Amino acid sequence: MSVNKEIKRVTTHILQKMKMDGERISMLTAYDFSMARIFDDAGMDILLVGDSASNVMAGHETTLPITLDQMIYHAASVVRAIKRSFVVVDLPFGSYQGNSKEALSSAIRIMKETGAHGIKIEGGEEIIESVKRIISSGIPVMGHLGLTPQSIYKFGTYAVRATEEAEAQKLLADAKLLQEAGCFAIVLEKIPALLAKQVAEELRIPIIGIGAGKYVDGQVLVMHDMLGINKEFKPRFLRRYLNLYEQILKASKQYINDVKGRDFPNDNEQY
Ligand SMILES: Nc1nc(=O)c2c([nH]1)NC[C@@H]1CN(c3ccc(C(=O)N[C@@H](CCC(=O)O)C(=O)O)cc3)CN21
Ligand SMILES: CC(C)C(=O)C(=O)O
Ligand SMILES: [Mg+2]
Repeated sequence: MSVNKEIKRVTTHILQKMKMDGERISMLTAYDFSMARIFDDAGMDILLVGDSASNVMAGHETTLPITLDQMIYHAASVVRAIKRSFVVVDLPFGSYQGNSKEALSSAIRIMKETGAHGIKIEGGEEIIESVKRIISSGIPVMGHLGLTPQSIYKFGTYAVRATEEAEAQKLLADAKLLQEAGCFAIVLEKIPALLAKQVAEELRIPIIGIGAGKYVDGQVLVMHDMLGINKEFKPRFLRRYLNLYEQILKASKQYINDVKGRDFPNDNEQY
């Protein structure tokens, strides 16, 4: 279990120590103050303000439409709630692909305007100059390889990635490039468990998986999926810890019933 719940604040140094001690790293997405407060209180090591906000908060089909300003609004809300968790924010599509200068100014806006502790960026060799430039400014960077949802239209599907040898070799090489550039951790999304194991064993930095099996140094899920708020999304890698959709539906129906039936408010619930 958690050896490190007592620590005051999670830092990149502590995450590195967790890998060396074999303590698994817990990471979950958060997009707002109230939920972040609960996850921080629970002892979540990392909170990710994911660009999945585009899907679960705004209702878009993909992560592409969310803007840097919208990510900053979510991230600032999360940061106001936390005492202990390390907060990482996704650089959204279109805020870094232009060049490394654009990437740096987007990362700086996130750090300045939200108080977050680091940023995450999708890709390997293609974005390595941006990664280096952001890291040299003192901002911790988390990599993201495998299924990279901002490139969905390049691939056409959300199917498992790197099942072929050439793609697996490219992923391992990209992971090493990201480590050499100075990334403090890497997310691997939807790739074979044995490939993720090899990456976690060959790299010194923590490897966090989503659909990447049990041999990595930590796990991340989207909060709406983990809590069962999302009825439609159920890939094999997801474990649901609650069925909040059904519970909220039931509570909402009860409230409607109580209002219509003049049961709410009662004598004690008025002035
Ligand atoms: N709610 C939510 N959860 C996520 O994990 C998530 C997002 N949104 N939005 C951004 C990305 C997209 N991600 C995804 C998207 C799809 C699958 C997936 O496995 N989809 C299908 C299979 C599709 C296929 O094989 O072509 C499934 O089984 O549901 C996994 C991760 C992860 N991220
Ligand atoms: C699925 C995780 C890793 C993510 O990038 C997101 O939530 O945006
Ligand atoms: Mg993301």
